[in-house]
Formats: sequence, C-alpha cells, structure tokens
Amino acid sequence: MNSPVRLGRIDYLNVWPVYYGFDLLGIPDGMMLHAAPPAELNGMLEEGLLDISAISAFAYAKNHKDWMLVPDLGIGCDGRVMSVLLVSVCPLESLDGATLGLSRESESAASLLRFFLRERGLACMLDTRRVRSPEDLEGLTGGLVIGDAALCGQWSERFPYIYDLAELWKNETGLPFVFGLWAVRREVVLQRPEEVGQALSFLLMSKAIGMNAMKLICQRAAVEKYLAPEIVKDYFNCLDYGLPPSHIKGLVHYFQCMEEMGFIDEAPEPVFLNSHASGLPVKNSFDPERPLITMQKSFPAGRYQEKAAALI
Ligand SMILES: C=C(O[C@@H]1C=C(C(=O)O)C=C[C@H]1O)C(=O)O
Repeated sequence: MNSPVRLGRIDYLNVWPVYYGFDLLGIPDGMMLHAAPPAELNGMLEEGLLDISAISAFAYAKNHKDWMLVPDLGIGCDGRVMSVLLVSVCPLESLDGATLGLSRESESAASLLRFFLRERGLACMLDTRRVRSPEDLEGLTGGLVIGDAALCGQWSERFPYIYDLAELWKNETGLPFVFGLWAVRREVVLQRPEEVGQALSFLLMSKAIGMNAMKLICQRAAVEKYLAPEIVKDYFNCLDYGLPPSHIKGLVHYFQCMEEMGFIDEAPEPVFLNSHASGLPVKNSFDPERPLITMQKSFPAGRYQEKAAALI
C-alpha cells in the first residue's frame, strides 16, 4: 500500500472553516493531517515532511520553484484581519532603535512588519521568539503576534498602541492581503497525481461544508476560545478563504514589495495546480467556471461523498 498523503493544517481558529469537513467526517483513509503553526508547516513542506499544506504566502515566494498552489484556497482579508497585530508601548513612527519581539510562528506577517519598518526608515532590533502572551514581550518595546494569541490575548492592557497589519496594508496600497495559501510539492504532483487530486478534492469539499456551517463554527469557536459571539462573527467576516482576482492582485503586489526590499530574490507569479490528471500548471488565471479538481471525478464514491452531499 502507498504511504499516506501528508497534509498540514494551521492550528489556529482562522482555518476552522476550511477543515470543518475533516472535523465532521474524519480523516479519509490514505491521508494524514498534521496541525502546527504556519512557520513550522512551511519548514515541513520545504523538507518534504508534508505533501500538501497550508503555508505562509512568504514561504511560497521563497519556494515557488518547488511548490504549486491550490486554486481558490487562501487566508486573505480586505482590510483588518484582527489576528495579525503589531503591539507597542509607543506609536509606530517612534519605533526607531526599539527592540521588537517577532512571533516565530509567522513568515508572512513578519515580512510585512519588516516592510513597514523599512519603508518608514525605522531601524529596529528584531528578535524572533515565542510570542503568545504579553509576558513573552517583557522588557521589549513591542512585538508581532499572530493567530489565536493575537485574537484572544489581553494585549491592550500592556500595549496602548495596537496596529492591525492587514489594515495598514489596505490603507497604504488599497489592496487585500493574503497571509496564507495552500501548496503542494511539485514532485508529489508528478509522482502521485491521483492521490493529490483526491486529497485536494476532499480539502475543497471540507471547505464547502465549513462555508455552509458558519453559524455552528462560530458557536463552537466562542465556547472553545472564550470569545464573545460578536467578536467571532466579526473575525470570520474579515477572513476570506477564496482567492478572488483582487486578492491575487494584492498577493502579486506584496511579492513585488518583497523583491524591492530584497527580502526575496524574485517576485514569483502565482502558479496554480490545474489538473490532478495532467499535473499541468496554470498561471494566475484559475477559472472557477471550469473546476479542475472536480469532486465527482476525482473523489472516490463512498460514505464521505454521501454524507457530504447531504451537508453541502
Ligand atoms: C490571519 C493570520 O494569518 C496567518 C499568518 C501567517 C504568517 O504570518 O506567516 C500565515 C498564515 C496565516 O494563518 C493569522 O495569523 O491569524
């Protein structure tokens, strides 16, 4: 029997809707799911310890020659995101010479913060470390916090200045920002196209189930994360799990900014997985009218499909 297809899941609330089908139906035979913070998943996909994973957009820019993107799947927002924050004891403009703690779980947000600082001519000492609670920034001027720690933590008690990085980006560029993407190693696409197709069709079905269960997801999130229901609703309204043209535009502009700053060698053009059958890549022109990973074709008929059909 073939080894299972290894999938990576970000262990934050932000992806609950995408993995709702997995939570509800279980992990299909032949697949494995590993949950970890984004930076850890980036490293695992780079090292070949995962086959398909949610990753930081910045990691894609570095690995675009080896990875392909899953169409219509991203973690983006058009304006504030609520879970990617620069917290500080002083205003952003006064940060020159300060030491900031950067969450080691992030690559996209970390690169975005470096970009904002450089753009403003602010030279800071950046210390990549664990940033989960305000105590983790003890003795520092401020820091970058992402994910559930950002959304749920009591940051404003210690840090009077809080900046939502996606909101800063929107104010400066007028564009959406895409923090996360889903990537597949090219090697695996070529070697195991059928299994990759099945895994991706399950992933996209899982998201479709989640999109139709947002009320339940919000209720569960409020209870498990001790959040007010309105905050959870607000949060999921900020997030967009697709990749509409405006988000691709934001992504491409972000890559160009990263290249201009010298953070990456070259701004890649996003290349999406086109067909599990041919493995042919397409440039950023995924046509939703022509779904390439078609559930009916590539998903094995069986209990998941029946259950899912009732849910979607
Ligand atoms: C929206 C968020 O974006 C996350 C931030 C990432 C990064 O900075 O590398 C990667 C994936 C996203 O899960 C969040 O942290 O909640």
